[in-house]
Amino acid sequence: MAAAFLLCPRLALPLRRGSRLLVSCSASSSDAAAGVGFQGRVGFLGLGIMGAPMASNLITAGCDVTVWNRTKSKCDPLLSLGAKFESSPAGVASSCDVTFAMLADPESAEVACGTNGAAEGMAPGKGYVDVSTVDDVTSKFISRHITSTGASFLEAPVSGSKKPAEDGLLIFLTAGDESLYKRVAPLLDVMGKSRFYLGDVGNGATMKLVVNMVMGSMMVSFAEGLLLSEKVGLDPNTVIEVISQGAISAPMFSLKGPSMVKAAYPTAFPLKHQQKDLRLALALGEMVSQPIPTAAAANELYKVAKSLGLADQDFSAVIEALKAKVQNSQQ
Ligand SMILES: NC(=O)C1=CN([C@@H]2O[C@H](COP(=O)(O)OP(=O)(O)OC[C@H]3O[C@@H](n4cnc5c(N)ncnc54)[C@H](OP(=O)(O)O)[C@@H]3O)[C@@H](O)[C@H]2O)C=CC1
Ligand SMILES: O=CC(=O)O
Repeated sequence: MAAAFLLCPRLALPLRRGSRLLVSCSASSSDAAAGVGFQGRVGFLGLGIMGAPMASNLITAGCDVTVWNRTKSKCDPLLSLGAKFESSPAGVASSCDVTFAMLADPESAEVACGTNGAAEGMAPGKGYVDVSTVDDVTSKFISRHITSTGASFLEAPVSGSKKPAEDGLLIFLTAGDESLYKRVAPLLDVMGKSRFYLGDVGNGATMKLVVNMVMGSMMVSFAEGLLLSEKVGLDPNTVIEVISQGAISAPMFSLKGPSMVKAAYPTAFPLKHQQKDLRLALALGEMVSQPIPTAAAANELYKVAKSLGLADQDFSAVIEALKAKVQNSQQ
């Protein structure tokens, strides 16, 4: 079994005010990046809910960042902060020493492996760090493409949502090339609060899926509790308060509960991505013949939520699928 160890970068970092890393930027941007502990140009592919704040934190820390996104307009706020632009993933990879990718799903592997993909710009001495949530099969596929060029590959999916991404408080679940892991550690520490190195490619992806499988089921269970409490005449806000003081307290419940009661689902973690993670976790269970009935049931509810047009809402909108089920059963 792969060895896992946790490093607490908070203890090793130089200048922090609150939760943000501050780097003296008196000289050139690459000097400032050297202050972070990384020398070289950093590429960033994928500027969605997570990628944009992660890239932004690297720029704020003084790194020399080049960005690309399929929908080009999403690059604009980063360019205003000082990022450079390349018109293809291959262009980013060839002009940078290390390239990060924060993309939606296994289908997005084309960004690394397709025409004009990052692999085309890779070469010995360069590194590719995939921070997207995908399954181990996809991650190994991307790894093979990248390493066939002589470059190094690290998978590093993150735990933590939009706010932790903005605050530089993500948890990195890394696996793959250990020397690349050590090389990019200062960059991970700008974007995150902790990092695990889990050994061979696939272990980071798998860890992320296990964690998100638990999270997806927890959210469904919470939604059931909120709806049931209303049905039996309890105040769901009091239920949230009671939960927050007991053994099953979780930041997720306190954070999402109050807006769920108001039927508001401002997107931090898109529901379509939670359903993707459950789908991939179920495939993982299938691969090792492990029944995961609770996650399977939760997955069905997220699928219903998607069919109700809630794919781009926050995953807490899964409660609307339950409400629809209740309505149907009463007709
Ligand atoms: N949001 C969250 O709380 C968290 C998300 N994650 C994971 O991180 C990843 C990104 O999530 P998030 O930022 O929320 O997602 P978004 O949907 O906001 O962003 C997805 C990104 O992937 C790009 N993309 C999607 N498909 C393709 C494709 N076929 N080719 C090229 N680019 C593509 C999008 O480009 P375009 O702008 O053109 O659509 C966009 O840049 C996902 O794997 C998610 O599961 C992990 C932890 C937390
Ligand atoms: O993947 C989602 C998260 O919150 O972590």
